[in-house]
Amino acid sequence: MASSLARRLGAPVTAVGSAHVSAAQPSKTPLVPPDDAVAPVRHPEAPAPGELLGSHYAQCFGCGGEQPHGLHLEARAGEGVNVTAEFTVRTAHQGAPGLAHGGVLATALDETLGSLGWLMHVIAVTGRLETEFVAPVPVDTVLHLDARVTGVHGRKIYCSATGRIGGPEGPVAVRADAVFIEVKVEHFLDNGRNEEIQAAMSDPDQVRRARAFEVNP
Ligand SMILES: CCCCCCCC(=O)SCCNC(=O)CCNC(=O)[C@H](O)C(C)(C)COP(=O)(O)OP(=O)(O)OC[C@H]1O[C@@H](n2cnc3c(N)ncnc32)[C@H](O)[C@@H]1OP(=O)(O)O
Repeated sequence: MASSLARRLGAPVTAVGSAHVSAAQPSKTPLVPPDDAVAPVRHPEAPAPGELLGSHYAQCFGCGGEQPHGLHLEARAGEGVNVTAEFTVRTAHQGAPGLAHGGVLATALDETLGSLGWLMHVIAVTGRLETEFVAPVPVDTVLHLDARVTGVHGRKIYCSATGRIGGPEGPVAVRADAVFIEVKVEHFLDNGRNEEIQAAMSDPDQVRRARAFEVNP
């Protein structure tokens, strides 16, 4: 890690030309699993159904307990490769007066989908996330989210989520389909800012959480 960080920190700043969007751009990965995708497998040591998953990083805007304006989203393991989660919309999350910001709602969906990795013991990051905003979500609403993996194809994890107002059977407010891409822990070590990486690495709880994801049978 140190060498890759040093390389990154020592790298000259190179100008990045503005991307020329043309027909040569690769087409986007579809959001539905291809025909040869396989069903997701629940890891034998996945948290028991109903168990709180906890935060993967205390500073995470989605689930971290140390972010005063974060979502403090709490996710629980489902019986399959699925999770449920709750997020209370606070005043800090407004877009329009008294209503949740769409980007914040997308974050809640993203975070819930991201927590599916706990059930497969896989580290994955969002590659594509498509959200549908079905109804406005007022401040103080408890948004009930559920997310599930719909298929796995190589490193690609296809998943979908729904957010409902007021309860698990409440009216649908938001939906998302996403493709997450499996990565190694080096993804974070190589790309994260040195300061936060060093702080995380010196926190035994953080290292334990990262390792829990790394072990695959
Ligand atoms: C620990 C859990 C944290 C959870 C927090 C909540 C979730 C988040 O918000 S994560 C943060 C947001 N996401 C990111 O920052 C990711 C930024 N992107 C990247 O780092 C890279 O583009 C990354 C890692 C996704 C893919 O790069 P790389 O490993 O080089 O992929 P690559 O080898 O080119 O492609 C692998 C496969 O994935 C597909 N793929 C790659 N990128 C994407 C993408 N953006 N969308 C869809 N599919 C993609 C490729 O088509 C390829 O598919 P196939 O095997 O069929 O050919």
